[in-house]
Amino acid sequence: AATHPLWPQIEKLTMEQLGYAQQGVEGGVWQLFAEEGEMKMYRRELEEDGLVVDPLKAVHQVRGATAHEMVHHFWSPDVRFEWDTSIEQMTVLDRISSDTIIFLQLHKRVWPTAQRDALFWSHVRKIPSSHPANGEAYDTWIVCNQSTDHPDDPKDEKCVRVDLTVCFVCQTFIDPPIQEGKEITRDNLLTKITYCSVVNPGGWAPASVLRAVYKREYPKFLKRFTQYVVEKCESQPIAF
Ligand SMILES: O=S(=O)(CCO)c1ccc(-c2ccc(C3CCCC3)c([C@H]3C[C@H]3c3ccccn3)c2)cc1
Repeated sequence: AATHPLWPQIEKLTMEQLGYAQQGVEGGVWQLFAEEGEMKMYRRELEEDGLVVDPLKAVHQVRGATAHEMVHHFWSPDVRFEWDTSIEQMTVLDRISSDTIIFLQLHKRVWPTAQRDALFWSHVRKIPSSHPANGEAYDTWIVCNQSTDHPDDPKDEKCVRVDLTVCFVCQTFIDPPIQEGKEITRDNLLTKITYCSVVNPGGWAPASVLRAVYKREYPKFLKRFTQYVVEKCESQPIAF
């Protein structure tokens, strides 16, 4: 895949998004708009050509699954319909490598706006932890989703194409720190999650409607996804 024409963009954007996700939410730039337990959702109010493109940043922490398990289920086309209730159809247009897929997704219509679809590459990667694994902090994993073009794009004019950049960054900590010779159980896995998204709706959608949908859909989306992975993995051997 390192020879694929998209590779330089995939490499650059993935590392940029990693940096962006790891920036804190201090400084008054981010507005907390939803909070449920450990999950905090922030947004910045931003409009482009009169369209709401509010960047979103969610931070969450979950016990019972690893960063690798979270990120794998977020990326995998095989399980997408099991957790993502926002999509009606999903096609894999291309598998440009074992860790990069090109998706075409038809999203459920959000009344009164026209139906949306999204065509994006999705890249999953492990970021080895800089300091040697001190038995507490494990590797960081990231999925980056970025809108792109593709020759097999059906260009269905009934649909409005959204432009999206999404990253899903996870890191697992063993809590409490492992004692020598003791086995790690799923209850010791504390995974910190940062989810960032910028979705340009691509065509007319009233700001009030979009902001209401974001406020309702994003917290539901992230909560449902993380619970799905914890339940799916609870009886499986731990995959670090
Ligand atoms: O994290 S992913 O990459 C997972 C792969 O599916 C992702 C998540 C969400 C979207 C998406 C696409 C369209 C819309 C809008 C824009 C105008 C009308 C539909 C929204 C807004 C409405 C928000 C929303 C957030 C979460 C779930 C559903 N709805 C979100 C795309 C990709």
